[in-house]
Amino acid sequence: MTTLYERLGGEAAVDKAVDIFYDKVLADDRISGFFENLDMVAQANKQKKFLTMVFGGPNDYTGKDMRNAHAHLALEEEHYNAVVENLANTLAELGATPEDIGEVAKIADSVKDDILNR
Ligand code: HEM
Repeated sequence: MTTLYERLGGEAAVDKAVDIFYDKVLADDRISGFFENLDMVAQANKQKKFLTMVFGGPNDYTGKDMRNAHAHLALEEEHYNAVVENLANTLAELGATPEDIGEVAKIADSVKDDILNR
C-alpha cells in the first residue's frame, strides 16, 4: 500500500510544497503577522519533517508537539482555517488529487484542538 507521502511525490514534493506554502502564508495578511521575526528557513525545515512524518514518510521530526508549539500564539479558528486553506491550495497547484488533499485536511483536523489549545 502506498503512503500519502509517496503519492504526493516523496521528499522533493514535500520540500517544494512547504516552500510554496510558506510563501502563501507570508503573503496572507490574515496570518502573516504570526510569522514575523521567525527564522523561516528553520521553520520550513521543521514543517518539512513534521509533514513527512504525518504523511507516512520517514520520522525525523524532533520539534515540539503541536500543543506546546502553538499555545503561546493564542490561535483562533480563523487562523487555523487560513493555514489549512493555504496548504490545500498549494497541494492542488502541485497536482495532488482531491482525495489526497482530503486526507491531508483530515490529518490537520486531528491536531486542530492541540493547535488551538482547547
Ligand atoms: C495543521 C496545522 C499546523 C501544523 C501541522 C503546524 C506545524 C508546526 C510545526 C511543526 C511547528 C514547529 C514546532 C517547533 O518549533 O518545534 C510550528 C510552529 C509554529 N506554527 Fe504551526 N502548525 C499548524 C498551524 C498553525 C497555525 C494555524 C498558525 C498561525 C496562523 C501557526 C503558526 C506557527 C508559528 C508562528 C510557529 C513558530 C512558533 C515559535 O517558534 O515561537 N501554525 N507549527
